[in-house]
Amino acid sequence: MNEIEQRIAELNKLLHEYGHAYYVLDKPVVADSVYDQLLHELLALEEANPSLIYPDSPTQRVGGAVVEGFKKVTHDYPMLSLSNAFNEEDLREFDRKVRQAIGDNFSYVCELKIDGLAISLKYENGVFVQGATRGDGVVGEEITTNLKTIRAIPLRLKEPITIEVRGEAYMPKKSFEKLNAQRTENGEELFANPRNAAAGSLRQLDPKIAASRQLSTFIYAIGGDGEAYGIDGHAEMLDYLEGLGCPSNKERQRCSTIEEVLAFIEEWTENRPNLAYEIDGIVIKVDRYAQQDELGYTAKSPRWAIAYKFPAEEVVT
Ligand SMILES: NC(=O)c1cc2c(N)ncc(C(N)=O)c2s1
Repeated sequence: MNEIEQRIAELNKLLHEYGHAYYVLDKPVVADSVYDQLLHELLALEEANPSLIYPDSPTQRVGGAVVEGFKKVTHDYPMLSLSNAFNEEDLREFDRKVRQAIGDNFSYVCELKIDGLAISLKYENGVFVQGATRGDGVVGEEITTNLKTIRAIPLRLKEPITIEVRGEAYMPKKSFEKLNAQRTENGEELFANPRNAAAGSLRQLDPKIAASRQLSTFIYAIGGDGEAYGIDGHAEMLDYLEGLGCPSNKERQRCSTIEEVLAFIEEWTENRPNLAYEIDGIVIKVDRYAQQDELGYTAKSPRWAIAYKFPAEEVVT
């Protein structure tokens, strides 16, 4: 490698590390000014040496021309919706059915239900190659260019594996407030909530607009069979995805009984306003894959999971 190739390789490595620390771990290791300076140095070197641009270079995040529309893509595995629970009775009924089917020797994993837009991200040999919306669960829209602008989404995983991961793209509350303040100033129509703002941002035909909306993402599942990666349960899968460099939500808890699930729901009903992002409920999943397989699916949802939905907030008019 000559001097320029070496410097480009070094800048890609540094910016990748710094970007991961800042956008995924939320623990910046350098000042923004240092990051920006290195990014400009890389941009200049790439402009002078286009053949040395890496596919996952951080400069490739805000790229791409304005598109006419989005291609349709069929998901390799359907992105199923979860059945809902609205109160304690629904939750106890769910728990009773689980125990009826698999006995008492199991645990749940409880997670925050992020109020955003479900997405699917495909990686080939570790490189992000395609991103799509959930759509109707079978066919979604291909929005790879827009998803590349989300800094929390790794352009390359820490392992060169081929995998499809799934999660929720969302707009943090602060970004939402800033966006609507800007739109008020410009006399534009406001977004009703962060979920609509995130969906509207990812459906922008111009990736530069998507990039300006400061979205983020939590990854919480894979498409397909976790056992293919030697993983036996959901909690282990979340740790595995985190190890690959995916942003995962740390507010998750293993629960052995429905009482513990109810306590987790109570805790986050109270703590919800302090989160930096909107949640609309709590997702409860039986942890071990073998037990999920025993429980199976109804026509449209897994029997091994349920989404507790918070009561709709009274809109103060
Ligand atoms: N529809 C679905 O399957 C899910 C939707 C969501 C959501 N909006 N947020 C978090 C999770 C999770 N942690 O599993 C899930 S799962």
